[in-house]
Amino acid sequence: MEIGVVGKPNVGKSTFFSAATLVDVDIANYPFTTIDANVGVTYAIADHPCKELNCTPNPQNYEYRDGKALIPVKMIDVAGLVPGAHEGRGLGNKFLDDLRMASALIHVVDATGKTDAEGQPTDYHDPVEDIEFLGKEIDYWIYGILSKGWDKFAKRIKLQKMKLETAIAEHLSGIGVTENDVWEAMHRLGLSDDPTKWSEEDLLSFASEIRKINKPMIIAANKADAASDEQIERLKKEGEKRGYIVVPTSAAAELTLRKAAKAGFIDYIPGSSDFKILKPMSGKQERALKMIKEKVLDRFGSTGVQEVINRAVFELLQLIPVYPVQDENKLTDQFGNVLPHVFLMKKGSTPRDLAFKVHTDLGKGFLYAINARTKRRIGEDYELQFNDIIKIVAVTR
Ligand SMILES: Nc1nc2c(ncn2[C@@H]2O[C@H](COP(=O)(O)OP(=O)(O)OP(=O)(O)O)[C@@H](O)[C@H]2O)c(=O)[nH]1
Repeated sequence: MEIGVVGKPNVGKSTFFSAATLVDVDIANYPFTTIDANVGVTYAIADHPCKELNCTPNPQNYEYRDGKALIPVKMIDVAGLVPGAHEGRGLGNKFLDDLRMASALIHVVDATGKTDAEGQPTDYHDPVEDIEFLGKEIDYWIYGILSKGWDKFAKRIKLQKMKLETAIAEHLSGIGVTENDVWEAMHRLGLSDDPTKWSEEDLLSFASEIRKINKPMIIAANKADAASDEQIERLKKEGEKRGYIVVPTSAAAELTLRKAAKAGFIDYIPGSSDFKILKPMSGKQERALKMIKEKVLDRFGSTGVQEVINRAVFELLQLIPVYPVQDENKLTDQFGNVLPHVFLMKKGSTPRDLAFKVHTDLGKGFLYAINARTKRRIGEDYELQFNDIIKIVAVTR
């Protein structure tokens, strides 16, 4: 599961990515394989169960700070987006590969309107156009994959009586589309079960619906520090009208704060409305931080960067943190570590899904589970909840 950061040049995409992935811990500890230059680790931040249970955790695959769990998530900097991208203009396969990998997208736009469609400085460009353009680019890209040889494909499905959802999902498996996604999109649009009856228009609407399901997108209204309240309000309204969450961000402010925190000048938890000065700094640095406090934190409540990441993970991707334990009374693993691991599970997952996520053997030998909060045994069809603590009982071989 990876989050892609997209946007045309000059909107602050690199600044957003740098800020989000500037984490002051040793990422070598995390079980992520090869990290490309444009792939980094960021955190989704949630309240930790110890906040309410009054415990002290020994985290192994996440970080703990001030009652919060900082849960690592991979982020990709998807570079190279310009209008006409789906026609192969100004982008390589790298762009599409990155896009394929991303489960959700953060679209960074310049809320001040001072960057034109190509990323050049201008007096005014409507950022709402950027929002529309990116959605359409991706729609046409998916449509391009689908429409190639569609007539033949549709006839074959009909002739061989193949299941339509399966056939299309296979066709789109390269971008991670599932049978469920296909079913959902067809259902929403009321499309016929007979693919030979689909018109060009149907195909394009279907591509668009698949995009909304498979590549959900949140808008970072960036450079909010330099945008007017009217500009932000309008962007929010227009974005929401089109089905997007819009969060004002100042990537530049977040980068400055994280750098200052990393260098030990301040204590700052991403997403907060304030920071604490820890040691003296130069007058220039101090003025810069004071300005961030006044112009960004006090105005918006935070820089918005962490809010975008959290909402991408918890709202768009519908993931919930769940903590497996071996001892439901002490909330520990076999070594006595308190709440050592957290897993991000899809909403609607069951304890058996969690068992498989922890280890294939645990999944295969799954017998039942216990909710550590209630100490009660929970059924097979129990839906895991945000911050659940679960003991899995399995047969061991
Ligand atoms: N005022 C303000 N300026 C910002 C913010 N974020 C980025 N910038 C500035 O916007 C300019 C472009 O930022 P980049 O991060 O290089 O933009 P990009 O979208 O990655 O551009 P490319 O690297 O060309 O693709 C730089 O001068 C940044 O300092 C912000 O939150 N507020």
